[in-house]
Amino acid sequence: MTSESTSANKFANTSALENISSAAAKKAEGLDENVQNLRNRQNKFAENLHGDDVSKTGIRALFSKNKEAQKAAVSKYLKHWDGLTDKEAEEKRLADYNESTHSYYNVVTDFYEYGWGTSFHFSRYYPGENFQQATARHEHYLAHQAGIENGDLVLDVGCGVGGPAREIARFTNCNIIGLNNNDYQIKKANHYAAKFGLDAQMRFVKGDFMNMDFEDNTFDKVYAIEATCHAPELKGVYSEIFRVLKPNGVFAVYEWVMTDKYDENNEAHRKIAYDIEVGDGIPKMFSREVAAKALIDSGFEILKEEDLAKADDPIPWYYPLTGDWKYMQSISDIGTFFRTSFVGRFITTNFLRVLEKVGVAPPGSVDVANSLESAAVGLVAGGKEGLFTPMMLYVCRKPAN
Ligand SMILES: CC(C)=CCC[C@@H](C)[C@H]1CC[C@H]2C3=C(CC[C@]12C)[C@@]1(C)CC[C@H](O)C[C@@H]1CC3
Ligand SMILES: C[S@@+](CC[C@H](N)C(=O)[O-])C[C@H]1O[C@@H](n2cnc3c(N)ncnc32)[C@H](O)[C@@H]1O
Repeated sequence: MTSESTSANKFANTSALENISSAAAKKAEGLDENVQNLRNRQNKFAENLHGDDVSKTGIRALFSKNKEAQKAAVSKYLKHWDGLTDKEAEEKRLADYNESTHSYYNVVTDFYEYGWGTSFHFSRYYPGENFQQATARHEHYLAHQAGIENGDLVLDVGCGVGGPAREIARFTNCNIIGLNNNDYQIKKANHYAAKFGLDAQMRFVKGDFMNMDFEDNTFDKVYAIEATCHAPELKGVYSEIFRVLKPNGVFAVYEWVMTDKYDENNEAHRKIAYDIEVGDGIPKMFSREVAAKALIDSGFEILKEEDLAKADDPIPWYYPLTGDWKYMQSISDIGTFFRTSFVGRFITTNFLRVLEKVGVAPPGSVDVANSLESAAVGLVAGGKEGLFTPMMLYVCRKPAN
């Protein structure tokens, strides 16, 4: 492709992206008053908590939070997590999914960037490949499975701070709308897109994936990476994806599910699922069977269903959280591996404990670090025992009629 055709293409893309995001904003204006109030409140809260400057990342960003707002965000998130797994406790968490997830990402985003980077997902790891290469390859693989091509209009459901969107846009030259419920992450994603010169190819917008603001039949392809597990009900989010996808369009997802080995009535199994829920901001972990049924009930034809964690890879997907140095593939991964390992996490938590005491780190930082510790413990246990996978790949088509 010539540079002229690239820039002409980019011009056309920008206007398509502009049209869709402004149509979505218009639709949002007509939303139920309660939903509008919730959105305004969340936006104001995020601005107050994080301030205007989203260029700082990681621990440095953590130190510039509004302390009162941070305290409120942590308690908003933790209020439903009391160790209970009975029906009533679960119902409360499911009903509050929107606020609860918003609060979760308000308090963990800086930790994620500090420990993991800007792509918030696990990957398969191959011998000789470093962490960033593995992350990018895992994203390319999904784009390939979805059949994303040059010029396609693509929706990224639950886009985080846009790490995968930037990689997939570079890889395929497609145009992406990233949908996200968290205002801080949306600002960051738009900031990074501009910083890396990709803003003509992508827009990140506010919305709830259970009730999207896009018109029917808008997107050529849709993908979701480790995001739809935050839904209170999978059929709700899949049906919305089905609605906004063009007929014959493809949806590809890396879903978080409990595997067929998981027994909800086994206390040890339920403890692992609970650790994953509390530490990862998930109201309820669903099983593989529930996910597949929800896709079919939403109208999709499943083209491919594969648990990539079952591929018998020599390096397990959860290795960065284990502290098992033998799996590290490159010297360039030392920093990341140390921060994600048990020892690195222990040091981070205790460093924050001191800084929180002397008023440098915002209140609640240690509670957040402890929650993330539960996540790490639950994820590794779930992975080792084969009870959980973060990479259940589904490739689905919306039938032509
Ligand atoms: C929540 C969902 C659906 C997906 C996120 C997957 C992963 C990117 C995160 C799951 C647990 C997270 C932890 C960290 C980074 C991001 C995760 C791996 C830390 C390593 C960040 C730095 C902290 O000090 C420790 C965290 C442990 C858990
Ligand atoms: C683990 S992160 C994954 C982000 C991104 N896919 C990536 O791989 O970097 C999950 C994302 O889903 C978003 N999310 C959770 N619930 C949502 C909802 N109801 N509507 C829209 N986005 C949501 C979160 O804000 C977060 O950005």
